Amino acid sequence: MIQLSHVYYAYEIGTPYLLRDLNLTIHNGDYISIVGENGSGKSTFVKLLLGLLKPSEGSLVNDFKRTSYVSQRFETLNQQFPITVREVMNTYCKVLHIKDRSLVDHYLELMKMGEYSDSLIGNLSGGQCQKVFIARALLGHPDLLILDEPSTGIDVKSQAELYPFLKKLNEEHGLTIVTVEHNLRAAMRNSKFLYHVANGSGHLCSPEEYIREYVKENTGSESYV
Ligand SMILES: Nc1ncnc2c1ncn2[C@@H]1O[C@H](COP(=O)(O)OP(=O)(O)OP(=O)(O)O)[C@@H](O)[C@H]1O
Repeated sequence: MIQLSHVYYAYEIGTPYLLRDLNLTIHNGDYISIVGENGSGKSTFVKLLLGLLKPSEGSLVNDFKRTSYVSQRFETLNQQFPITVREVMNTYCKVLHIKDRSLVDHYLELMKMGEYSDSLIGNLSGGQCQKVFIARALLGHPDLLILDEPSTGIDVKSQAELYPFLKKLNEEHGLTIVTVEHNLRAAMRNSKFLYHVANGSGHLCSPEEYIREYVKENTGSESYV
């Protein structure tokens, strides 16, 4: 569980708070999509969850034992670097001191990427690549998986492959998932709750509430595609 109580955050002391009075409980088994406009503070919020930033005020208690983070695909991928999927996974095993290399195959199979283990990562499609990065994140046996815009730069077909896997990890494997989402359709389908960051505040709502209170109010329509 993560419990935020009256969390405020400013990057610099003396400047206005970017995030104000955030109160949220992330329970084990939740799947929460963080939504909001560009620059609203979603990534900053994630950095708070990851413990990379400390609240300027308030408290954030994180009871999860192991958190894995999957950043945006283009932040981590050098298409030119000649490294295979297995090598990417093995490198992470080394970093995490994981001796049991059978886990590499286990998680690649789980993400239906076993047959690509000897492929160069730069030759994979966007969705395949994200699945490898998720498999890599799973190597650390996380109980919380945080993703930053997993569908960035990924075509619709690849997205259609990726999101059911995330849902499966959440529903069948009990993994708690928090994801920054610009893909509202995916957020609506996968998560029970959205955390809407706007004007410095955060608001937990159901997808239905979000459409009623935000999408319709701002666009005049209930369509979010
Ligand atoms: N390290 C930093 N130092 C100072 N200001 C920062 C820093 N990182 C982000 N900001 C500012 O904080 C605000 C929120 O940024 P943040 O990246 O959290 O928003 P976001 O909702 O994730 O945006 P996007 O959807 O575009 O990724 C922006 O005005 C940004 O310029």
